[in-house]
Amino acid sequence: MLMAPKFITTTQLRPLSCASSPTRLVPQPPDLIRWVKREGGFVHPGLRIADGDCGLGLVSTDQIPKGSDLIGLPSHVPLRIGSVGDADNVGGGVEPALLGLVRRVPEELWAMRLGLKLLRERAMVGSFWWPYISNLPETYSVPIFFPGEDIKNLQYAPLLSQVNKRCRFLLEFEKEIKHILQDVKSDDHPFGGQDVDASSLGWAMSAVSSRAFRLHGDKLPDGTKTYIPMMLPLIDICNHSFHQNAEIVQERDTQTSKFLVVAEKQINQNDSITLNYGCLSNDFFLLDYGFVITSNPFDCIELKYDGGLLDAASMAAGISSPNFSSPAPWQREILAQLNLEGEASILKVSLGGPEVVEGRFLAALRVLLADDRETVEKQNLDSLQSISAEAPLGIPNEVSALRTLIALCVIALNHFPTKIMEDEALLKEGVSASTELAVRFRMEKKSVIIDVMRNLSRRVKKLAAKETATTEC
Ligand SMILES: C[S@@+](CC[C@H](N)C(=O)[O-])C[C@H]1O[C@@H](n2cnc3c(N)ncnc32)[C@H](O)[C@@H]1O
Repeated sequence: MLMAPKFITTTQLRPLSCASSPTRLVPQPPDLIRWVKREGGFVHPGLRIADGDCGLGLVSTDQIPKGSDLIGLPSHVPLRIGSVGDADNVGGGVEPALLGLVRRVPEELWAMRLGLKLLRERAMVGSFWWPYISNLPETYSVPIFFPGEDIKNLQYAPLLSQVNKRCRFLLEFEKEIKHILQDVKSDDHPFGGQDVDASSLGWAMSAVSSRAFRLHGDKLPDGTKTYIPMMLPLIDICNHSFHQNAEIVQERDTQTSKFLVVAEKQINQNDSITLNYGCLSNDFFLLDYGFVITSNPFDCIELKYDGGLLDAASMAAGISSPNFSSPAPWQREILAQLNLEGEASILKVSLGGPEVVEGRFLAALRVLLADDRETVEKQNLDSLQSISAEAPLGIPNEVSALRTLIALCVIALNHFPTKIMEDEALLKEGVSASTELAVRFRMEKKSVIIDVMRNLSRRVKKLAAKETATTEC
């Protein structure tokens, strides 16, 4: 758990500490639409910023036809870390000291890299981006800021481990930054001599993870595409929907508008302008954006592939002598091809989402429940991994695999310390915002498991009926 940011304030520098407004960094920030237009950007006249259920959002005051340009940002407006020179960004000269810090952040925490730049601009009086930064929320509902009790309330080990990893990183990075910057003169100091602690780093990382877009950068000499995280002022006021009505188009050839938001469908009066942040599980939505989506079709649960656990699940499902923990050599070969055995193995498997059962996992179950190699070798690995390839190794094999999975779901469900009904009762009592988020997150995970069980049970019933019909014929 991290605390709200606290910084030393000097007269020359804009304080990094929280302003009095409970929501934005300053109580009355500049008009973002006016600023974007002043900088040469385009904003459709039928748009306004409005407060709603998801915080601020962009709302249409008029009917807007499909294909219309909604927002256009010139290339100097996005906040990003450019290539080493960073000369193409107005006010974006990243000092060597800041770049040195950026390079210390692991690639997977890209939001922290850009977060350092954001912190630098937040500290700097006269920053070109101040009209934008002053409009940013002062707090974020991501779990690194949850009280310890609510981190436990998530009840889901993979997310707990991610939250702890981020908190640990921020605490370590605070020490590292303090050590590196202790002798740096105020003129060369990336934060103008201000102290930066884990909480302010967490604020910056969350501001970026919840608002930045990863857009195309230059192609590398070998042809691979690069993605550059950028904060896109005003565009990032658009909230998320899987049924979005707008999309970001990156214009690479014109000099005036490099980043466009275009209406993907007709937008009616009072509609919110929405973008799709990605087909993500609730783990990512909560960790990076601080919200949870009810009945998220992309939510899933993560399990560790474990022969002993699968034997237990299989026996609970009434399958006699399963051999998940002692596969035959030919079965081991297939497990290695599925990356479930051997040095390069990846033992994380998932249930839920559009796939229902991760292909590698399903294939492993089918193969380990098959009695003979010949039947398995008649199938290719793709069909063994596909749930829509109905019973590729025969109905009894498929029923055993699905029943094992259902039993595994029961085990996973029993692993949660509370039941959905208890969670619902807790929410009815009225709890803090972070407890509510944690409880809703774990309820969604349990619903994913229940949905998978229902889906698999339907398949078992269908197969059983098919088998009966074949026997009767
Ligand atoms: C890119 S910002 C969008 C603007 C933001 N609402 C604001 O007030 O500045 C992303 C944040 O908006 C909120 N948000 C966006 N879409 C949401 C949704 N579908 N449900 C709940 N919160 C959402 C979350 O707080 C998220 O971190």
